[in-house]
Amino acid sequence: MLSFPNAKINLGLNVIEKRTDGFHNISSCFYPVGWKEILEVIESSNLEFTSSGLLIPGEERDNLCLKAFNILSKDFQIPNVHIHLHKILPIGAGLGGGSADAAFTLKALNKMFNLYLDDTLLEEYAGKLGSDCAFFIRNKPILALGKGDQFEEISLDLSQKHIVLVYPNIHISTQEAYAGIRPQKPVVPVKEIIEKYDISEWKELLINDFEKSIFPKYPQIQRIKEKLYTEGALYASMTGSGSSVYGIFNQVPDIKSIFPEYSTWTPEK
Ligand SMILES: C[C@](O)(CO)[C@H](O)COP(=O)(O)OP(=O)(O)OC[C@H]1O[C@@H](n2ccc(N)nc2=O)[C@H](O)[C@@H]1O
Ligand SMILES: Nc1ncnc2c1ncn2[C@@H]1O[C@H](COP(=O)(O)OP(=O)(O)OP(=O)(O)O)[C@@H](O)[C@H]1O
Repeated sequence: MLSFPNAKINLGLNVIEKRTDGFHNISSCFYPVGWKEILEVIESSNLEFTSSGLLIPGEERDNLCLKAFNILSKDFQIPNVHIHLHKILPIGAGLGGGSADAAFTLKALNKMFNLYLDDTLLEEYAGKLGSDCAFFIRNKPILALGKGDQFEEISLDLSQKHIVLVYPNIHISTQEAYAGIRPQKPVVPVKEIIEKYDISEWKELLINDFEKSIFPKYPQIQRIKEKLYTEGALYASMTGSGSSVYGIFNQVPDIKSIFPEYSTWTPEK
């Protein structure tokens, strides 16, 4: 079965408090974007994972796709599979690529082997694989709370806007990024900003708490955000714990010529 795990961006990201399990409670609007990888899962005599495209650090046996298989095969009798991932989404980029791969593997196995797991159960399995992972089960704009795995509906329509992405060739470890944060309650909650304010007002209100510690370390990331505003972005921000930056535009800018030195992504017209 072929599927196409996509990236996400965070519209606002408040790191509110440290939890007793070492994780942090956050509040963020997760939004799917169309930059995608290619994932194939086929039945096979042996359990196997292979990949092409971007190099994935670490051992193949530690890949989140295999972890997704293993977590389901503990509870269900499923045949072995060969999973092939063509890796396109940059790693350590705040785009949630690895989490998307894991969630899409769960969804593929559920379909292929008629497990009939509903989205709520799939989200439970996904939540065990990574905090961002559960979002990719339903894969629709949502307010994420708790570790990022508890969801509330949010009213938001960006269908007439264009979202572009810039990856500055910097790998940021999520764990280290969280370690650099001083958690605090936001002045205005993400949900209120998104639902009550026009996008042209988000610049002053909608904050990604990671920018405060990441920008001084990597000034080029801040420069990308500023450049996106100069080019006419209605709103621009770093996504997740970095390093990618997105801009939301009325018209698609010629992002490749603005940032020739970086990997960029623009939606197809
Ligand atoms: C920054 C975000 O991308 C925002 O969407 C996510 O919160 C990160 O989610 P993720 O990459 O799936 O993270 P995980 O693989 O679950 O955790 C990696 C590390 O990040 C830290 N972590 C992650 C999520 C969270 N809510 N609190 C944390 O403190 C923990 O130190 C954890 O060991
Ligand atoms: N399918 C996968 N894709 C990417 N990384 C994976 C995958 N499976 C396991 N990993 C491991 O996860 C680590 C990357 O996790 P990290 O959360 O930093 O990046 P990510 O999944 O691309 O998400 P983000 O871009 O949100 O940081 C890699 O160092 C790699 O060892």
